[in-house]
Amino acid sequence: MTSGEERPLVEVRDLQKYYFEQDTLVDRLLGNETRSVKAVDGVSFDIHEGETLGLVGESGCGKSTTGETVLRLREATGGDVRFDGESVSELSGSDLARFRRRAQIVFQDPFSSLDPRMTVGEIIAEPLVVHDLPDEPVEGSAREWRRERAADLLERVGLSASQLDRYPHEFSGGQRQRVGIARALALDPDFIVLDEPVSALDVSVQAQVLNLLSDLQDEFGLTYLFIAHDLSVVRHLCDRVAVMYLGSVVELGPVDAIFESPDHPYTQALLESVPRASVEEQGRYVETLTGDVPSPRNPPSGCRFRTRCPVVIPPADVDIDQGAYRAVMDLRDALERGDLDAESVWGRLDAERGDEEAFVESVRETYLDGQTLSGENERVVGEAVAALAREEHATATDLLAERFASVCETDQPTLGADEHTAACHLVGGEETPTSRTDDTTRTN
Ligand SMILES: Nc1ncnc2c1ncn2[C@@H]1O[C@H](COP(=O)(O)OP(=O)(O)OP(=O)(O)O)[C@@H](O)[C@H]1O
Repeated sequence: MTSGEERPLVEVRDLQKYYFEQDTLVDRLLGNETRSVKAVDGVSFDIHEGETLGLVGESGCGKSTTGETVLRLREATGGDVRFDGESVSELSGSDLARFRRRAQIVFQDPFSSLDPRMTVGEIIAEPLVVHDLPDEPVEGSAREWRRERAADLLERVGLSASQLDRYPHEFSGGQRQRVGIARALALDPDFIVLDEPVSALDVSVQAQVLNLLSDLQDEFGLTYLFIAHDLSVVRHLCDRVAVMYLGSVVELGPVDAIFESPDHPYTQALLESVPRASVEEQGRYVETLTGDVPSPRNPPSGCRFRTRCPVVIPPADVDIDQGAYRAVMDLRDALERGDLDAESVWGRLDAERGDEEAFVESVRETYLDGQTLSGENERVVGEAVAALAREEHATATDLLAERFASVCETDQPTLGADEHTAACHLVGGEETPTSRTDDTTRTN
């Protein structure tokens, strides 16, 4: 299905889509600073003709924005999308109309995406009306032609032409999604963005709709960008998978490689989060991927996954157990983001203000509970927290950064050119998990 040599049908390069908040005239008058939400921040991938590329990641990581920006339903902030060799952002007039015919979308929610006041026949025929089709003389009226086309499409998606005059509320969720798919097919497209097409459906219906999408792909030679947060639905339909985290693609590769030998710690965690069939394994769902995705308003420096990563790389000369390092990094993060400050700790302490020991103990309990630090690591953390107790916030932050700063926060890892590639300092580079505890390790 995949052709490595031909030019890809879709080429996405360094795509950016920022939303701007507090950007109204009133905000300007009030002096509110405009904030950017970096929903998509430097995404690149290709999709070859006839191929399905899966785009996966947790809610809010920018999947829908990517899909909609690729289709130019949203204007890109930066980067480039080429469709069949042409830059989509530069299209206008009849070229843009042609692109809009060739590239379609199926939305997640079959309940809100279909107009309840229109019959399914009208819904499916609507794109034909918008694009003024038929564009050649036909037998009978244009309206009849469109109605026949809608009837034919209904049959192709497994419904009956006799249902043409029914309204969306008369259909089940799965049937409505079939109507949404028929509408997307109306203009005979080459490329469809499937934005979580089965997420809102009962599990029993999901497989049927996925099978339909697969059959239609073969029948019409379609190319898909398949967006999903659930990896288990991706495996059967996709040829390759791009894993997205907080606006960036962190791993890209053939579907089997992604599932069988995921390289990025985020992909590994996502796969671990796929609910397990066996009862003994179900507990793993809870252990992986703790914490929320950070806000794209203020993404972490370096590797964006570092604030949740279970294998952050300590400086080569610092010997520290990963659990303890994770805890220290969380402490630093809380300090740097202002979630941890002297005032609030003193406020909730029973001890007298000025009792530095009690302060340090309280912060330790909150952030380092159960973790063992020793030697220099212990000393630096103690000194930094004591500085915080004296309201020397900057000193505390600097002390910790000086000892514990990770390459994961200073350098943003990038994807390589290989077929299977991950944007992680632990992959393919000079850094390996073992390089952290070599002979040059600073003793603690
Ligand atoms: N119009 C908007 N204005 C400001 N921020 C937005 C807007 N639309 C989306 N965002 C933000 O952009 C980020 C990416 O959203 P997006 O919907 O693309 O993610 P997603 O991965 O598709 O998530 P979901 O699966 O929940 O749809 C989120 O943080 C979201 O809150």
